Amino acid sequence: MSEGSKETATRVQTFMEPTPEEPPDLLLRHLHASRHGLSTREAARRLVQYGPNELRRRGGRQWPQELARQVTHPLAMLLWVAAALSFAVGSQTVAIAVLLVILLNALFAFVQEMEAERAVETLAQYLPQHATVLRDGEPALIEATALVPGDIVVLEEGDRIAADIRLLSGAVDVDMSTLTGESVPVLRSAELTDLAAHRLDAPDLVFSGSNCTGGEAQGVVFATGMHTQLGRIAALSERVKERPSPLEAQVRRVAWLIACIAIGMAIAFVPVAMFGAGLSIRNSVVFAVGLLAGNVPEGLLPVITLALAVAVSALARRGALVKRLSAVETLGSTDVICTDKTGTLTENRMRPMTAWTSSAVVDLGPNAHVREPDASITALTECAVACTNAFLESGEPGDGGPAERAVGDPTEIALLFAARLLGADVDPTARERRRRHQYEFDPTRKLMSTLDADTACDWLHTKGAPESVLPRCDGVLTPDGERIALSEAERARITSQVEQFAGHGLRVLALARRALPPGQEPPARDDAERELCFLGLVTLLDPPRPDAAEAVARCHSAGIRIIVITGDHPLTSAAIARQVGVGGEDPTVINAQALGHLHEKQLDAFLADGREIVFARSSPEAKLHIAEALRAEGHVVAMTGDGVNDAPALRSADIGIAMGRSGTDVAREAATMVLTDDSFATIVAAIEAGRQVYDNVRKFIIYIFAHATPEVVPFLVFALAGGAVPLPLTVLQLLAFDVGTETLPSLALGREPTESGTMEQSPRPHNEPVIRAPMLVRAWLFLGLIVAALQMGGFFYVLTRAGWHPGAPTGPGAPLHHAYLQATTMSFLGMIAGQIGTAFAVRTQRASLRSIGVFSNPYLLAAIAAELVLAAFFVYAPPMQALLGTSALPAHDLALLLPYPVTVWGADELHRWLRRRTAVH
Ligand SMILES: Nc1ncnc2c1ncn2[C@@H]1O[C@H](COP(=O)(O)OP(=O)(O)OP(=O)(O)O)[C@@H](O)[C@H]1O
Repeated sequence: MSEGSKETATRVQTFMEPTPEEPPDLLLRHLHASRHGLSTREAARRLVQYGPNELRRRGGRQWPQELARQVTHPLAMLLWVAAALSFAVGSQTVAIAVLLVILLNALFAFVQEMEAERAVETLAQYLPQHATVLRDGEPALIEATALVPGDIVVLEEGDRIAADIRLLSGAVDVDMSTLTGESVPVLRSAELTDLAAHRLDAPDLVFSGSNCTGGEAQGVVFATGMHTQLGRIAALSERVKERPSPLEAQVRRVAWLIACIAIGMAIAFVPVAMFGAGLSIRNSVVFAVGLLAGNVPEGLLPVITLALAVAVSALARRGALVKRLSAVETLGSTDVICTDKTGTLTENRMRPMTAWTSSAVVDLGPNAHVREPDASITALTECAVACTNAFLESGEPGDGGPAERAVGDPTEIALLFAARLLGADVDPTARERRRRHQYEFDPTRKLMSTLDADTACDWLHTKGAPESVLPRCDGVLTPDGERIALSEAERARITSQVEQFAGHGLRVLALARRALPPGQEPPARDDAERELCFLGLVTLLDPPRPDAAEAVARCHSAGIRIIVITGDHPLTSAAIARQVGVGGEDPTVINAQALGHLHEKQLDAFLADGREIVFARSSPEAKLHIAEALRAEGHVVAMTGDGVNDAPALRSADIGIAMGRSGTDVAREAATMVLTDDSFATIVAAIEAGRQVYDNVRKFIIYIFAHATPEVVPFLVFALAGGAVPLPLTVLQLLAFDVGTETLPSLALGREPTESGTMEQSPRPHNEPVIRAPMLVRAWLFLGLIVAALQMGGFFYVLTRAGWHPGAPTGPGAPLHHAYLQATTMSFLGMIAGQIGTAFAVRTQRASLRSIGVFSNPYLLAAIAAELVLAAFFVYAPPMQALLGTSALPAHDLALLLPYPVTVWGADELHRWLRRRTAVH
C-alpha cells in the first residue's frame, strides 16, 4: 500500500469513530476540521465519502406483502367466501370470475395506494431543510442533506438541528422531544461538560431532529445521516403508516354497512329464487354470489385515498404543502381563519417612510430629499444600524430593487435602508466589532436591544414597539444631541404622533439608547432596558398584498370568518384590515396586551357573536387562547404562525399553517400545512381545494352506489316473476360490468374541477357525515332507478320483438334463445349506457353541467372511451360471448341505446334545475 492510500485509510477510520465527548480541539483534530469550517472542495469530497445527510428507510416497499394485504382485507375475504360457495355448488366459471374480481380490485387498490404514497413522499422535495455552515471561512446557507462531519454549523433560535453536533461556542435551548419524548427545552452550552452523562444528556451536544428554541451557538458536526442518534432509532427510520383519516374511517363504516345489506340481500335471494322462481339450489346460490360480488363496495376506499393524495399534490403545486392526507378534509370544513398580518395579508416588503425625532422630521419616501441631519437624527440612525442583525450586501440599490440585496428580517432591512438614506455607514463588520451583547427580539416584550462598545462608554441601543419603548424612557435628545428629561407633555406629543402614523397603516418603531459604564458585565435585561433616552421614530410602509382583498372577499362569500392576530399597533392593524376588507369599514380592534388579564369568559364573549376581530399587539400566548376558545365553540380553526413561540397555537388549531419563506423550522414542524409563498390567498385556495375534494368524494360515492339498483332489479324481476321472465342479466355480465367498466370512470370523478358555487356555500359542519340520506336517495332511487327502467325496457323490447310472451321458453335449444342472448346483451349495454349518463349527472351536485363545461374533465372522457372499447370487446369478441352469454346486436338496437345517457343525465339536470329554482324562491 502506498503512503498516500495508507493515510486515507487511517483518516477514514478516525472519521468513522469520532468521540464527541473528547475535548473540542482534539475532536476537531480527529475530524480534520477547524473552527473556520471546511473548504467547499473538502466538503464535496466528504459528501461523496459519507453520502447525503438523510435518513434512509430500511428496505424498499415490500410489494408482495402489500399486494397480499389487498387480497386479504375483510371485504375481499367476503368475496373469497362467495367464490368458495359457488365453487362448492359446482359453478367453477362464476367462482373464477369472482376470483378475478378480487384480483383486479386488489391490483387497482395497490396501484392507487402506491400513487397516493408517492404523492405525499414527493412533498419533501418542495421543502428542503437548510443549515447555516462556515464554508471557506464564510457563513453559507446550504441544504441540510449536504452537511458533512467536520462542518461548522451556526445554530439560531427556530432552527431544526440537522446533524449531531458538538457545541464549540455559545448556548442554545433545545427541544429534544423527537428523541427523548421530553418536551421541556433543555440548555445546551459549549461551556458545560459532563463526561459521566449519557450521550443524549451531554450538556454540550445537540442532536439531529431536535429544535433550537432559543439562543445562538456554533458547533462541529460529528455525525450525519444514519450515523446520528436519530438514524439509530430504528423505529423512526421505518415507514410510518398514516392513520386512516376521518373521511376514510367513515367511508369504511359505510362500506361495511353496504356489505351487510348485500349479504342480507344475497341470503334472502336464495329462498325467493328457489321457491318463487323454482330455481335449483345451485343456480340460486350462483345468483346470490353474483349479487354479493356486485354490491360489495370494495373499491371505494382506495379511490378516496387517491383522491386525497391527488389533492395534496395539486395543493403543493399551488404553494400549500399539506403534511397529512386528512388535513385536506379538515381544510374543507374550516370556518375561521386566524391570520397574522405581516407577510400574510401584507407583502412583508417594508419601505422606510419617515424618520421623526422631537426636533426633526425627515421624509424617507419615494421623493425623499435628505438634507444635513441634526444630532438627534444622527443618533437615531446610529441606533438603527447598531440594533439590527440584517445586512445589506455591498453595491448601490437600484438595479433589481433594494430588497434583493438585503438579508435578514424585513423590518430591520427597512431600518438599514432608512439609515443609509440618512447618510449612515451600514457596514456589518463594524457593527459586529462593536457589539458586546444582544438581547434578542422578544415578541411578548416587543423589543430588541444590543450593548455596543464606544470610545467613552458602552451604549445600550433599543428598538421596538413605541408602547414598549416609551415607558422605559425618561429622557429625550435635543437637536444638539443633549439628553434632557422627558416631560409628560413631550411624552403625550410622541404618543399622539405614533397614533397619527399608525392610523395611516404605517408600522412605527421607536428607538432609544442609554449610556452604560464601559466594559462591564452585560446587565440583566430588565436592568438594561430602562432609564432610556428616546431618540425618535421610524415609520415603515408594508402594503397589503395585491391579492389579499380579493381572497378576503372570497372567504366572506364562502362563509368563512377572518380573525387577524398581529403583533402590530392597533391603529396600523385596523388600517390594514380596512384596506383588505376584514371587519368592514370599522373593524373591531382589541388590544391583546390586555388579553392576558381577560377572563376566559370575556374572550368567549368577544368571539361568540361571529364578528371579525383584529387582535393587535398580541403575543403567541394570546394566539393559543384564541385558538382554544374558538375550538371550544365548535369552530374548525386554521391558524397561521411563524415564530418558535407560535408552535403551541399551531398545534392546537385544527390546521396549523406555517410560512415557508419567513417562518422558523420549529413552526414548520408544528404546522399541518406550510405555505411556500406565505400568502393569505393560498390559504383560501387550499380551503377551496379541501371543499373540492370532499365534493368529488361525494360524486364518486353517488356514482358507485347508483349502479346497485340496475344490478339488483334484474334479479328481483326474475325472482318475483316466479319463472315467467328469464333472467335479464347473467351473473357474469354483472361481474364484467362491476370491475370491467365501472372502475375508470369512478377514478376520473375524483379529479373533477371545482364546481361553480363551491365558495359561495357555508362551510360544511365538521360533524356532517360524508354520505347523507339525500345522496343515497339520488343514487339508488333516482339515478339508479332510471337506469334500471331503461335497461329493463331494452331487455323486454328485444325479447317481445322476437315474439316472446311471459313464460315462453328461452333456454338453449329453444327458438327464442338467440333473442334472449341479444336481450341480456341489451340489458348489459343499457346498464353501461345509463351509467355514462349517471357519470355526467353526478359531476355537479347543484350547478348545471354547462356551468362546469361538458368536456372539462378529460379523465372522465378518456375513461368513458375505455369503457366503451371494453364493452365492445365483451359483446363482440367470440370468447367473451361464450363466457358472458352476450351476442352481437344489430345497428338499430345499438342506436336505441344512444338516448340512454342523455335521458339519465337530462332527468338529473332537470331535477337540479328545479332544486336551484326552489332554493332561489
Ligand atoms: N426586529 C425587531 N426589533 C424590534 N422590534 C420589532 C422587531 N420586529 C418587530 N418589532 C416590533 O414588535 C411588534 C410585534 O412584532 P411581531 O413580529 O410580533 O408581529 P408583527 O410582525 O408586527 O405582526 P404579525 O404578528 O402580523 O406578523 C412590531 O409591531 C414592532 O413594533
